[in-house]
Amino acid sequence: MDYIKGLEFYQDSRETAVTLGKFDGLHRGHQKLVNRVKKLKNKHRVRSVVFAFDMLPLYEKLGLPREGIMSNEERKMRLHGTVDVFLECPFVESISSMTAEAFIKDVLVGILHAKYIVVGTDFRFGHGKRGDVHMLAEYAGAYGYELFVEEKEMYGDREISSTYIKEELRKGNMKAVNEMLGYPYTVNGTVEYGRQLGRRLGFPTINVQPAKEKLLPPNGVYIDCVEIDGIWYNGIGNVGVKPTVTDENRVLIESYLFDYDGNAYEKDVEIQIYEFRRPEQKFASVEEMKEHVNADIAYGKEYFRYKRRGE
Ligand SMILES: Cc1cc2nc3c(=O)[nH]c(=O)nc-3n(C[C@H](O)[C@H](O)[C@H](O)COP(=O)(O)O)c2cc1C
Ligand SMILES: Nc1ncnc2c1ncn2[C@@H]1O[C@H](COP(=O)(O)OP(=O)(O)OP(=O)(O)O)[C@@H](O)[C@H]1O
Repeated sequence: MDYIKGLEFYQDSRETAVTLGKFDGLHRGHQKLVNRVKKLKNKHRVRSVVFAFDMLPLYEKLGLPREGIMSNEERKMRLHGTVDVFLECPFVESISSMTAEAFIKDVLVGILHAKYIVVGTDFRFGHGKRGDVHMLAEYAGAYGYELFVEEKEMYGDREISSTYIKEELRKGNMKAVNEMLGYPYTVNGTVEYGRQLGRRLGFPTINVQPAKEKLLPPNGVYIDCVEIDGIWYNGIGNVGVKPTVTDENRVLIESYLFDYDGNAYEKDVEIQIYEFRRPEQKFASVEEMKEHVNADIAYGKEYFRYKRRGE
C-alpha cells in the first residue's frame, strides 16, 4: 500500500476506485465502503484508493484537542494491505474553502482520475458542506465516473458513526465499541520502562503511553490482549495515572500478561481492550492495591477460561 500525505503528492494518472471521508476508527460502516472499493479494483483493474481527511489542522486552528478513536498512525497501520493507496489529506484552508463543484472537478476527477466513487448516503463535502450524493450523481455523466452509494450500517436502531462510537468509548462500554468497530478497540505503542514496582509486587506490567490525540475509555481496569513479537497474550490492565503510586498525571496503559515472561521493553505492541472491570482507585496503601490487583488477575484468568481473543 502506498501512503501519501498531501494531495499535491498524488501524481498517478491511472484510473481509480475511491472512497472518501474522515474514517476515524475504520468502523463497520467504513469497512463496507473499503470492501466495495476493493471489489471494484478486482473487477475493473483500477487502483483502489482510500481518501481520508486528516482533521488535526482544524482542531489545532480551533484550539481544541483532537480526540480520535485512532491516531493517524494507527489508521495507516489498520489500512495496510487492504487498498493500493491510502491518501491522507490535511484539512487545511485550501481544502475547507474549496467549493463542492471544484472538489469534484479538480480533486476527484483532475487529481485522482476517479472512475468509481464510493460513499455513504450522508456523505457531505466542499465549502459549507454543500456537496452530497445528489451532486455527485449529477456530475457522474459529465465527468465519466460511476457512483456507488452504500446504505448506512446500523447498530441496533442507530447508524454506526465515529461520533456514536466515541460516545460509548467515553462510557467504557467496550462491548458496543467493539461491535461497532467490527474489531476490538486497539492501542498501538511502545513499551516503556516503568518503576519495576509491579515486578516486586508480583505482577510485572508492560507500560504503554497511547498517542496524545487518542480518545481512551475512562480510567479503570480492563480485560485486554497484547501482541508482542507476533504472539498474543491475554491479560488485565489499568488505563490511567496509577494514583496509588504516583502524583504524575500521565495516562498510561499498564497490563499484566498471564503467560509472558520475556523482556518487552522498547518493543512496539498492540493492545486490544475488551471489557471494563472496575474504576481506577487511589488505595490507602500499596498492600491494599496488591489485594485488589490479585482479585483482578483472578477475574481476568476466569474470563479467558471461557473466551478466546476476539470473542
Ligand atoms: C490489573 C491492574 C489493576 C490496577 N489497578 C490500579 C488502581 O486501581 N490504582 C492504581 O493506582 N494503580 C493500579 N494499577 C497500576 C499499578 O499501580 C502499577 O501497575 C504498579 O504500581 C507497577 O507500576 P510500574 O510498572 O511503574 O512498576 C493496576 C495495575 C494492574 C495490572
Ligand atoms: N454506518 C455507516 N455505514 C456505511 N457508510 C458509512 C457509515 N458511517 C459513515 N459512512 C460513510 O463513510 C464515509 C466516511 O464517513 P465519516 O468518517 O466522514 O463519517 P462518520 O463515521 O459518520 O463520522 P462522524 O460521526 O465523525 O461524522 C462517508 O462516505 C460516510 O457516508
